[in-house]
Amino acid sequence: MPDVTQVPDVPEDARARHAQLSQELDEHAYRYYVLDRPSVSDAEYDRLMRELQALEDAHPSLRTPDSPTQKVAGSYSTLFTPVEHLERMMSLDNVFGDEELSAWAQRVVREVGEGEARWLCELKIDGLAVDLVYEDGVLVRAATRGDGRTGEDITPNVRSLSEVPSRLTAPAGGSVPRLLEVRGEVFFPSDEFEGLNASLVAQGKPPFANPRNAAAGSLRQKDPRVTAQRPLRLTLHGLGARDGFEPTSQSESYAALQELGLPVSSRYRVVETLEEAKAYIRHWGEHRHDVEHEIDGVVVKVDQFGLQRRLGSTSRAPRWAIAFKYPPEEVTTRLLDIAVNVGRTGRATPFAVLDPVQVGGVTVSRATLHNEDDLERRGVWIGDMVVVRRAGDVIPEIVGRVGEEHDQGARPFEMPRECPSCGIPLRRPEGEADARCPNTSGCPAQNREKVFYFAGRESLDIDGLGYETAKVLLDNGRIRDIGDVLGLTPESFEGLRGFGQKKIDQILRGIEAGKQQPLWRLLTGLAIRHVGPPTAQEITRRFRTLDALRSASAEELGDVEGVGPIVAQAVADWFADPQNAELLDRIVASGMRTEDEAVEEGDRSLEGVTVVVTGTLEGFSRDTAKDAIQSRGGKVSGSVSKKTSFVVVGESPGSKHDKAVQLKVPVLDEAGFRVLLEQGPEAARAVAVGPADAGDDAGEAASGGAIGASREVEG
Ligand SMILES: NC(=O)c1ccc[n+]([C@@H]2O[C@H](COP(=O)([O-])OP(=O)(O)OC[C@H]3O[C@@H](n4cnc5c(N)ncnc54)[C@H](O)[C@@H]3O)[C@@H](O)[C@H]2O)c1
Ligand SMILES: [Zn+2]
Repeated sequence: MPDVTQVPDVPEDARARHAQLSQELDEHAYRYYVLDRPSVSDAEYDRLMRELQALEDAHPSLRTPDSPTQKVAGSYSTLFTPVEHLERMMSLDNVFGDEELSAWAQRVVREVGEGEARWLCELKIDGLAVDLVYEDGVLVRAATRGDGRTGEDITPNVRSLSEVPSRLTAPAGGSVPRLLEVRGEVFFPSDEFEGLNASLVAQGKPPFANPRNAAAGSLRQKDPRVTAQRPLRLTLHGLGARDGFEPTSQSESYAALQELGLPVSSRYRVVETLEEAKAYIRHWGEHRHDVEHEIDGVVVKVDQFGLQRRLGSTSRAPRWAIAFKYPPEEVTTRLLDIAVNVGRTGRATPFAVLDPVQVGGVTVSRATLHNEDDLERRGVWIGDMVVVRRAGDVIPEIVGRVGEEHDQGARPFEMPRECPSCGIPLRRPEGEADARCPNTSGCPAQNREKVFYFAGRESLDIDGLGYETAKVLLDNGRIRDIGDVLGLTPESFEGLRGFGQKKIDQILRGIEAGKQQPLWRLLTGLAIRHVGPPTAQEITRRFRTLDALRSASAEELGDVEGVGPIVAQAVADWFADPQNAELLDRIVASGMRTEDEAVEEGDRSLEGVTVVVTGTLEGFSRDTAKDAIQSRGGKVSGSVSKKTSFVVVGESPGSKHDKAVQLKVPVLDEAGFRVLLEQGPEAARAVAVGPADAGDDAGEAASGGAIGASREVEG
């Protein structure tokens, strides 16, 4: 232990760094809270804050009361009238892993005694904190958090939220409190976010970077009528001053608030052990995208108010609560270059080449950029530092540029005039956002993408024939286009490097299986614009043979449910093109099956079997999956119970999948589902992923492992 009298002065460089970090953090907070226009990702902000904390841990004399580590970040704008909160609004301290969480819990237990605290776990909503004051049951004021003491008066704006009652409902046999100050989070529903941005862009306004900014920007409007048009929601998670409102715990208070007609979440849990809290955190970490709002973590609180009082607060945050932060879904990195990719229908899309960075649990080095206009709107140049976002399984995208200015040496991107693959001038039809390579049969890039797609999971699902194989076969002239794929023979691979006998056998077996695929898979594989698996299924349900399909008019195609005139025309045009006809003839000559068997009359293989389908399947729409089950005598149900025979899970399965694991109902991925349809329940049970061993690992293995990660296309 150093002698206090001998504490050395803080070295100059530490002092300077401290000053710089403090200033940067204050600036970021201003842009974030007051302007609703942050210029760095939250993860970057958190990183700077941690660095500041570490500096202060090493040199405690730097920890002054006005340090960003010691105060509630935020401020208030002159656009609104400042108002004092009746009781201070706090921030939350953060932990970033189980160990840090345990350390926090140990400090709590040391203070309140072993086994005393119950833990209330709830989602940490990524929105905007607000404070509402009700006097005698009437909403008299609503404000932002501001700096925790003083916020901005946004009463008319908050009033316009449909979930905010202007009067409280008296509980059964009681009356409303004389005074009630409540705190909560205003959020922008995730599934409305894209729509808002699209309409902003259509009006020539800049889009919001993420739903949190959309919430803040929509609520903090000078004109409350603008706020009223936005689908903002509110969930309460705390109390301030009160008189005549006496619950004894956080969870009791939520029940009481609900009785008064106020919006609270039903997702919170009160648990006895920290292990249970960790399970809650794990669960929502895997399901963060199943929630109607963004969450950036879980908040764990000591439930009992008596204990909360005993634990008290620091100048910044309560000691009785902690935010467990999930890995960030937005990070900052450098945009090294922008290249152009030509897709199977000729669409030319720019994509970002990034300095590799960890986000959402994976390393990302590429991101989509949609199209030229979008890039311009986001104000991103090659060489800029950018914010990259990857939420769930969504393809990573660039949200915007970091900072006000372009970085030195940065230069704007220009869409090439010619196709980067074949050199033919790109075309961008009037009114369309995308440029296209018109060279549909001769463009190497289009051909490669087409072959890859033809053999891919959505189409003929040819095992072993992936992107690299497609490229090698095309580059070496072993195939010209998709018309030659099914005609591959052992000789086709002669002299090619990297093709051992095993690999060749695998591909040829894959091709034989591919020839037996149903018609909709062939139709999908032709890569006709606008025709994905669901549309292909609808069409082939009507036209059950390739011949019928080839001679269908646009009008007849347009009669199919879910097929509009544009799609119908695209299909008819494709089949009318003589080049395509020749290509299709080659496919047929190679032995492709061209008729769908009607499900055999009297197939009752799923008699007595109840199936729940959840998540998105690639090869089935909801209706076709249902049809397939019912036509075999099976039952389709909407919820999982002990009586469920199988749960079929696609992408983003949600809570039904958890329930299946819990009840030990066999879980099938899409391939397993096909086994069920084609070979019956016995065979399906053999390939089911669940029921695995009970416990958390089962859920994890199921959602991250075998399921979803369907068969590898490239061997
Ligand atoms: N990108 C930027 O420039 C920038 C700048 C400043 C702040 N930020 C972000 O804001 C964070 C700091 O902001 P902060 O001080 O508000 O801390 P915080 O967001 O980490 O946590 C405190 C807030 O969480 C909210 N919250 C959500 N759900 C809650 C629940 N169930 N119970 C209790 N509270 C809940 C409350 O409104 C509370 O004020 C940073 O970690 C960063 O993510 C970013
Ligand atoms: Zn081209």
